[in-house]
Amino acid sequence: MIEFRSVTKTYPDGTAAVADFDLVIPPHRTTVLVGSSGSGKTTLLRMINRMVEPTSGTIEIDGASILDRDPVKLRRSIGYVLQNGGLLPHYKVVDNVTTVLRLEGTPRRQARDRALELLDTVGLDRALADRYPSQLSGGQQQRVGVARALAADPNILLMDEPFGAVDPIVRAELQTETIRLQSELEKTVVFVTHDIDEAFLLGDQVVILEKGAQVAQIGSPSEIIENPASEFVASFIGAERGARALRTKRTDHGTVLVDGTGRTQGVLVDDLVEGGA
Ligand SMILES: Nc1ncnc2c1ncn2[C@@H]1O[C@H](COP(=O)(O)OP(=O)(O)OP(=O)(O)O)[C@@H](O)[C@H]1O
Repeated sequence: MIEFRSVTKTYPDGTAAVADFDLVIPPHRTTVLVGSSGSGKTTLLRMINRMVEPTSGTIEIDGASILDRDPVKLRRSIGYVLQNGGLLPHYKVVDNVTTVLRLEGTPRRQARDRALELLDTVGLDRALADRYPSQLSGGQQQRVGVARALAADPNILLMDEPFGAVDPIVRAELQTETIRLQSELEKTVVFVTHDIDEAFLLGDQVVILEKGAQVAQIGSPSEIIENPASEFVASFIGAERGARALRTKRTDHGTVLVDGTGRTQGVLVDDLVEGGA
């Protein structure tokens, strides 16, 4: 579990990126921080591995303050995936994946075997191990970035807009892959995006943020869609534009669901689903 308590971050130029922020991030689940540009998402994420130090407040991992941990060791124990993969261009794929393992003294041979296993885990062909990042597609580079983040088998995985730079088809593929991976690995994932659809797709817990990392609403996707906490949330999730206000429409072939603009969004296959997340 990760817990933020009254966390504030004011950058040296006076920008109040995060003001009095509280959040509990449950273990083995995916928590998505979503909000528009500048709402403080990246600042929050980077405070977890001490790439950014809070101005005040505490952050605990499993009940212990991260301020008592050595920052370098802490950082190596937490997986971090960046938007552009963050791969080192002059390192082969295998060496990118094994960076942290090598820093920690894992012998080269053993590190390579682990890297090959990780390529399997993220759905990449082992034959790519000896290529350089520039010889991979954007989607493949992102998968290598995920493999690298998983190398030291961290409990926590931080993902900062990891699919922001790839085209929509590859993005959808990577999202599906992330869901598969998470169901197998059950890491504590903290995922940052500005895309509410991505947040609802991947998040067990979704945190909608306004400027200064003010929490507009926290909940499961269903809770937020069923009961937006404010006009801001309703507008942010698209309820006002009618994107989530679906109506049934009977056609010659059955019943479909149409949104506020009249576009068909799905097919009604069952009358009532009890419970559900
Ligand atoms: N090093 C810095 N020095 C000064 N201000 C900063 C610094 N880093 C971020 N900020 C400011 O802090 C605020 C929050 O930035 P942050 O990057 O956390 O937001 P974000 O929600 O991740 O935005 P984006 O989606 O655009 O990445 C912004 O106003 C930003 O300009």
